[in-house]
Amino acid sequence: MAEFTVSVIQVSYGDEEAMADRIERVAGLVRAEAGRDLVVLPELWPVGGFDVAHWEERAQEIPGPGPVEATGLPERRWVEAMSAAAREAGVTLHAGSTVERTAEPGPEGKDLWNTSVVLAPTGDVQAVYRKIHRFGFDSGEARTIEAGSELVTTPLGPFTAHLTTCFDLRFPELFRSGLDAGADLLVLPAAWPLPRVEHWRTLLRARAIENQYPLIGCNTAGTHAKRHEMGGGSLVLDANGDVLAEAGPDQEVLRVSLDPEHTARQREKFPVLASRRW
Ligand SMILES: NC(=O)CCC(=O)C(=O)O
Repeated sequence: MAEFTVSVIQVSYGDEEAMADRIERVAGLVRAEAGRDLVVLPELWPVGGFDVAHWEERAQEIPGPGPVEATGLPERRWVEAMSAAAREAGVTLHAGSTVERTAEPGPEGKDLWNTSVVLAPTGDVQAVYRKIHRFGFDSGEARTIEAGSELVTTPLGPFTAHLTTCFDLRFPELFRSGLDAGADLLVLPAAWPLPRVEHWRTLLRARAIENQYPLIGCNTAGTHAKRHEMGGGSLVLDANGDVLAEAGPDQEVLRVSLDPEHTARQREKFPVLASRRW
């Protein structure tokens, strides 16, 4: 079976770059990966990452699965720009996440969500995932946005990918549920800060080792809201938790090939999952 080629774009940005400019810049980075099977972007990059004070004004509506309509406005919406970039590059694009505004509020009465989107090479929305575990305890996301409640898997080439986001990484039961739903690949965009970057690396490796699947973790670089320094260190692991590619602290593109047959070989050689009791 052919290898599955992946580009992980660790986007760096600060507060000085306008949202519309960043969207067009990142669309160009995606187009430069033409010919790859999958391109992955980080969490919350369109809205300025941890710049929570601006989320409300930067939130946008996101369509469900299907074609993306153009508004014709001079500033393209995030989802339109990403849809066009996926189509022009001929890639499947995990566009990372942004702050979504919905017409109807969620159970806590808020109309904002941390939502990621996978776009097919046609530019159609293929899958949408709303982050389940909100970061910030009694501030940030936990205060501002609603929590998603649906586990989402989607086909990515020969794999079935479980879509998760950043702080989700600390809740291993979510990943077991993804495995039980048939996932054999994990994709996790993030805005993970520098002070806890060792947690990032350790937990990513734990998730790959315990679930015996390859994993793509795409983090952010740069400093948000003048004080939140992001950790970089995007990581692609195989089903043994071995590092296939790892980024440094700055903007960088990782290019790797995943072997779709490695997982079965690893699980046969070391059949941990066959010893599960529940
Ligand atoms: N964006 C996030 O979810 C940050 C998570 C984080 O900083 C942590 O878990 O630590």
